[in-house]
Amino acid sequence: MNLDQRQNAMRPSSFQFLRNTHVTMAKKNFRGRAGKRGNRDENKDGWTEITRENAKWESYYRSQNIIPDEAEFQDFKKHCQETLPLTFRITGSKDHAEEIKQIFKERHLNHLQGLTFLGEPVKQPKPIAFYPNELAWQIDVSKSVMRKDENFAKTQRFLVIETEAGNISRQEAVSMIPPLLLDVKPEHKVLDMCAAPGSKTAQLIESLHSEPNPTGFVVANDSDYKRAHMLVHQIKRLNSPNMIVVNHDAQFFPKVKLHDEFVKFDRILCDVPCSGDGTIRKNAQIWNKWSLGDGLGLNPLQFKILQRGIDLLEDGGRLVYSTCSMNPMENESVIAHALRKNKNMKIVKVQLPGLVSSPGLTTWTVVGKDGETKAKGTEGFADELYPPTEEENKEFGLENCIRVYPHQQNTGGFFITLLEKAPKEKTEEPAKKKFKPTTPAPEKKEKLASATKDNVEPFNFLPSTHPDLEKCWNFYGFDKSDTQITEACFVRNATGDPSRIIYLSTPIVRDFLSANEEKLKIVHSGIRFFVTQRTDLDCPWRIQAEALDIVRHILTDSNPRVLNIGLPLFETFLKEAFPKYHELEERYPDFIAKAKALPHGCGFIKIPREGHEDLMYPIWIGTSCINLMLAKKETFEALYRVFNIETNGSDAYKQTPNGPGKKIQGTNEEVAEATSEETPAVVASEDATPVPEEAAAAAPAPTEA
Ligand SMILES: C[S@@+](CC[C@H](N)C(=O)[O-])C[C@H]1O[C@@H](n2cnc3c(N)ncnc32)[C@H](O)[C@@H]1O
Repeated sequence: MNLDQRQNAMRPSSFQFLRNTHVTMAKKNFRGRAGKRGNRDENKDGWTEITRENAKWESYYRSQNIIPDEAEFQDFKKHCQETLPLTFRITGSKDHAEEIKQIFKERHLNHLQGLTFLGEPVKQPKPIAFYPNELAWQIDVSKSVMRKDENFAKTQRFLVIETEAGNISRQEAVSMIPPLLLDVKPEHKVLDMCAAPGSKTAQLIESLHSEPNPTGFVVANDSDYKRAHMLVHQIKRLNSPNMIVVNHDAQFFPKVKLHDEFVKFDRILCDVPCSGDGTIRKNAQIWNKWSLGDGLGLNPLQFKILQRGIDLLEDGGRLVYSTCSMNPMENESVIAHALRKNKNMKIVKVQLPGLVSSPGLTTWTVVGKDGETKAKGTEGFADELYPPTEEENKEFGLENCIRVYPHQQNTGGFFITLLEKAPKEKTEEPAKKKFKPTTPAPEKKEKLASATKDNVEPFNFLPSTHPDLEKCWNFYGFDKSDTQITEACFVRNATGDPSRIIYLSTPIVRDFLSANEEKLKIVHSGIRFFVTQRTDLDCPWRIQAEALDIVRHILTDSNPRVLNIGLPLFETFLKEAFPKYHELEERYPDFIAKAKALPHGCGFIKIPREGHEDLMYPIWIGTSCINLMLAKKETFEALYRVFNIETNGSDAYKQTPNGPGKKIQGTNEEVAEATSEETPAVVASEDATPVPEEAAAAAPAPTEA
């Protein structure tokens, strides 16, 4: 008997038996009405026992006939009662993602075949069929197997390391569907209306970056300020200068401008707030919380968000409406209402290869909180809630909505509809320009964006001729006509002078920010480009690792600040904090000679590899030593990926002259060099909230040791 069969054998055949066996433990954080229903209990430790059963939920979905076949309904219910498998997605550029996939297959998958746990065979991870190029995987084993079987524990550690480095995203399989259907291209203007915590936003941004230097952008919005910051934390890992995080009620998302025209978005995601019963496998409390009023209550908000999305959609543009609910009141009812109101919208019939799904419902009953079916015309129940007439549905085609149920491919439940706006009619003249040529950054320092709402510091763009930027262009060998970079630098302080951090945006994002400074509550935009901590060098500004992908094209072999090295020296840099020139000179004389000949400051090492993309990292070239400027988690990741060396959080970070893990001692310069990339006080606080530059500068700087 395998694990599944054993679980199945334990599965109840009667309701009474269910109440006793489908019990899960959840921390007591829910104060709902469930207690009254008597299927909740609390033990002494403050944990809540949740019975994975809810008679109203079951009878509601039976009455809606979502799954007409009884045996299939039983299978559906059985899956809803089971915990969800672990799923993840490999992120990043094509080459990079392929490398991570190969590592997963060679170092993990191969070791997870034919395993047994407590004498039972264990399921092998498998690629998610509907996700392209085997870049998403499902691990279908329980937490105890994950923890106690060393092979799985090793895989778990790999997932943690790669997730922290931004190479892997733990995401529910069904949640990956909406961005796939939106098919975002690098030139698209994209709006994610309800974006936090941001797993789908991350996918949208990745699609935008499917080619270098995309000209489009992603605006990610959430009405909850704290959740908007979670979103920042999640998508910062992607190092995209093409995104903007804002904080608005999506029902009233402001009309925004770009190049003197109102912006219409090419792609919009409306992943609206919902009752979430499709996540019941993950959030067991929903068994207790679920009520008949949930869907009815959410329907008007969901419709208003969708309507605002439709208003903001470009002619011919596409919008995905999605929920993690299976309730027609939150799904087909909202779509039917929108189609009645917006004759220029239609459902696009689409099927993701490999995805097993069911058609949308074309009819449903409206059930009141009292459990009674409410006929159309009943007071308090708007006509818009009701299903379309047969005639209407010939036009709407609600069956082309997509329903995904837990039993179909062992996932959560989800609802997705791809909508398209009619293209602009040919008679309408003149045709609207997509984008005007980008206006250059101001000649003089000029305050472009001053969104000082909610303590958010202004975005002050710098002219490309600013003396600090000129220093950087010359020192690093930037082409000044590369306006995608040189015209898109900004600082975030009221004075508009670079003092500690210069951020990088893109020209179109700059124009968008500056045109909407009064209207938008901007939470975050841009990536850290240059950071300074010293003033006595030719160029005190060092390039941040997070900007490397964007400036890679200038870091060619002919750039004097790029030093080619081999794997053994790279390993040394990963393991040792600030090795001295004389310690390396004997083994790497050419490298040391080149490094010593360079003006001190930031440089780059390039590590060519056969069969994989070249590696590139920033280094600090000092008077007596060289240091790799890489954060701890990225150092661990590189050690693992390139050298198959496993490290964990408790290991000494780097070997220093004083031994592993000891406090670094040395001259001020050495300490500065050794710690130059790790400015945790600053980085951590910026992760949590976008700290104004002054606050960041006020944080204890490692250079002031
Ligand atoms: C289903 S979650 C979105 C999940 C997200 N798309 C993802 O993939 O990570 C719904 C989000 O909508 C937000 N929200 C709720 N009401 C909203 C409103 N009126 N306007 C904008 N966002 C709203 C919630 O804070 C929540 O983060």
